[in-house]
Amino acid sequence: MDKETQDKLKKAAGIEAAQLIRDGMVAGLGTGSTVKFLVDELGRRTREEGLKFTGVTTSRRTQEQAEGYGIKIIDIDDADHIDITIDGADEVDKDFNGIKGGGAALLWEKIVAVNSNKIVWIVDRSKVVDTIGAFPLPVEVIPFGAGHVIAQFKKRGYKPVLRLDAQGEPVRTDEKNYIVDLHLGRIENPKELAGDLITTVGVVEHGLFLNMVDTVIVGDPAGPRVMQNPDKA
Ligand SMILES: O=C(CO)[C@H](O)[C@H](O)COP(=O)(O)O
Repeated sequence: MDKETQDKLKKAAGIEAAQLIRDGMVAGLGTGSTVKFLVDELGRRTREEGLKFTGVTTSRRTQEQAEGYGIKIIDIDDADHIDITIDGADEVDKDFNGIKGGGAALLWEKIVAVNSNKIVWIVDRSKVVDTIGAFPLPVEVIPFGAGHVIAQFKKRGYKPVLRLDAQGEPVRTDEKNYIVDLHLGRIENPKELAGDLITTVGVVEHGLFLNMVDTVIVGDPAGPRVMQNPDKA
């Protein structure tokens, strides 16, 4: 799929999802190019329709964008609940297992997600896959001793690559950690892998979001379609 088509589908999914936000809600706002379209639409609704809701953001980037539209953003610890979180994803399979963290925001995204009453993902149709893992799995790692964590991953056959920015420096997350991308190809047993990663000392969090999402809105050329997680119905 070319980038122009993909962006169109991302935008359509973002606009569709923006309809889920209503006056008075506390809404988690994810990170990434698809969420950017969502926030643009929420900004439009705020200005043109007088929509009034409170946001909890999963990255400084999203916070800046939302505040630029006059959307009220609060700290997650000042939110006594989050009604709904809308976020993007890098891959999702039919069992509603997904990979996130392409935008290096997976830690805050997971913290916001687990504290939300409902989780909605917005993706273009290229992200719906049979088996996750073609997209390199992001893992957030503490900089101290990161070389040893990477060496362990190598031994386990995870094909780790430290994510670098355009200047060749390690990408830093909003928590100043590193991102190590695991080039796995296919993840046959995501639960086992998640357990292995989270028990590795030095790992803060990983981008496997397993059966957490309630609803996926998929941007499709025929129009956005909804995949409802039967486990969350
Ligand atoms: O997990 C994420 C950021 O950490 C994003 O939601 C994910 O990478 C999808 O991004 P995009 O909408 O740009 O394709």
